[in-house]
Amino acid sequence: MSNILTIAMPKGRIFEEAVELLRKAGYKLPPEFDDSRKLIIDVAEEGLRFILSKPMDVATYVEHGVADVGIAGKDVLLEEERDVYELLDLKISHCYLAVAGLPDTKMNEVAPRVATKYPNVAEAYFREQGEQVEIIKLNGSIELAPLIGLSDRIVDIVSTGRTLKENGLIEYERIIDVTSRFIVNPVSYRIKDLQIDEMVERLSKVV
Ligand SMILES: Nc1ncnc2c1ncn2[C@@H]1O[C@H](COP(=O)(O)OP(=O)(O)OP(=O)(O)O)[C@@H](O)[C@H]1O
Ligand SMILES: O=P(O)(O)OC[C@H]1O[C@H](OP(=O)(O)OP(=O)(O)O)[C@H](O)[C@@H]1O
Repeated sequence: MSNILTIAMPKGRIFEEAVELLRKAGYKLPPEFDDSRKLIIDVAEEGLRFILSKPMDVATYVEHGVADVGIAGKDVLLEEERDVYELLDLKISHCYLAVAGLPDTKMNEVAPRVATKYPNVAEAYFREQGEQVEIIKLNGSIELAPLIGLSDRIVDIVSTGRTLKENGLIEYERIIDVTSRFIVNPVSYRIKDLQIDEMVERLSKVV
């Protein structure tokens, strides 16, 4: 194993905030981080290699050890249950998971349907509530499902609440708060403990 530390970063909305945080922690990241389509960015001076993945895939790269560490939303970690350690709450990309639906509607008593991008989280939540539901997995635009009769409820991310509001939906229950976390591969943590601890320490000073 080389002493370069490989970091899996989520593309999309977390990326910008994560880059800002790393810069605040003193890492010198080149302008490529602000405007590039590259999926691997080496920052030799810092001893770092960044790989840019879909947010849902970050923990997969870290679990398989092709990335030593990564930044992932708590929503993804709850959904995927990967074999990684969560070392730090970075307190970026705040949002929460909630149950939502059309106002003044009850769940269908016979076969209630719940649309979501988070089937495991939704399944576990409704099981805990003692309700048996049919989960319908979608990949985005979850709010569409109750509007066109695909489901009675949705389980999705809420941040400002704007998407629910503009689509005439209301929140029924808040499930759990979500922020992005710093995660690490257990084997990498044994071998590169000094490098990883240093990064955690630098980040923890600026979160
Ligand atoms: N509206 C939001 N506000 C703040 N954070 C959010 C919001 N939606 C999602 N997140 C957080 O950001 C992470 C990535 O969300 P993003 O929407 O960029 O990914 P994605 O929808 O999976 O990607 P893509 O749109 O490329 O499929 C989520 O896992 C969650 O932790
Ligand atoms: O409460 P708000 O601030 O409106 O944010 C919540 C929305 O943001 C996310 O969607 P995203 O923009 O990732 O689009 P998606 O439908 O492709 O998941 C999430 O799935 C909600 O739809």
